[in-house]
Amino acid sequence: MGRAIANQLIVITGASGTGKTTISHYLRDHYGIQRVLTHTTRPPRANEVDGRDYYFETEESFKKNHYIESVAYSGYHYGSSREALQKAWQQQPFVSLVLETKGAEAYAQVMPKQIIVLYVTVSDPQVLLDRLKRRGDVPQEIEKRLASAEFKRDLQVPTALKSIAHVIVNDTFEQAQAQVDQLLKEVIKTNVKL
Ligand SMILES: Nc1ncnc2c1ncn2[C@@H]1O[C@H](COP(=O)(O)OP(=O)(O)OP(=O)(O)O)[C@@H](O)[C@H]1O
Ligand SMILES: Nc1nc2c(ncn2[C@@H]2O[C@H](COP(=O)(O)O)[C@@H](O)[C@H]2O)c(=O)[nH]1
Repeated sequence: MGRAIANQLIVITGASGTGKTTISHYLRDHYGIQRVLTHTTRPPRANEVDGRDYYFETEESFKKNHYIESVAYSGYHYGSSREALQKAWQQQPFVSLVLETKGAEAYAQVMPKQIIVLYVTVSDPQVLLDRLKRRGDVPQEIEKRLASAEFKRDLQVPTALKSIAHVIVNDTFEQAQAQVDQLLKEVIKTNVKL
């Protein structure tokens, strides 16, 4: 007989360009774990779609949601809403959420027993410039982002997350995938007892 699985959230955090969203796509494609969409006032990138990549908001509409946490990042607002999390949990008990590190710290405070934290990093932060360029980010936005205090801060695991974060080194995707698979094996073993 199966036991009901408590709602869980895989929080994927780390610096910009390290591959958080890429890992969330891997969780979706290989484990059926959907990502909770967050809200932002940042304009969409060329290939981004409202309601698929983000809920793209105006300054006015951003204020109307109910946030578990929200931050300013490189000149724009970002927030994860109660509405989006509840909607995702209604579909399945395991979901993922991609956040900068302040947001991840907030979840560690608000729902410590329900989160599994992945901190994504690379051995050489110099590669991140090239990754953001290849992603098609606007050059001025890349410059602003790499110079921001938030970007520099997120290159280190925050002290508050050190004891709980699973560090995923994404120098090559194969390497990252192997670490995620190993972690998921343990998570599934712990949570699904037949
Ligand atoms: N191991 C890898 N090797 C090379 N490129 C990668 C690797 N992993 C991800 N990428 C690419 O790097 C770019 C940034 O990845 P992604 O968007 O997943 O990062 P992110 O951490 O979610 O960034 P942000 O915080 O800025 O949203 C993407 O174009 C992605 O395809
Ligand atoms: N704390 C939060 N961080 C968020 C949220 N949604 C996205 N993010 C993070 O912001 C930066 C910039 O994102 P980008 O899409 O402009 O590259 C990145 O680290 C995201 O993970 C959120 O709701 N809360």
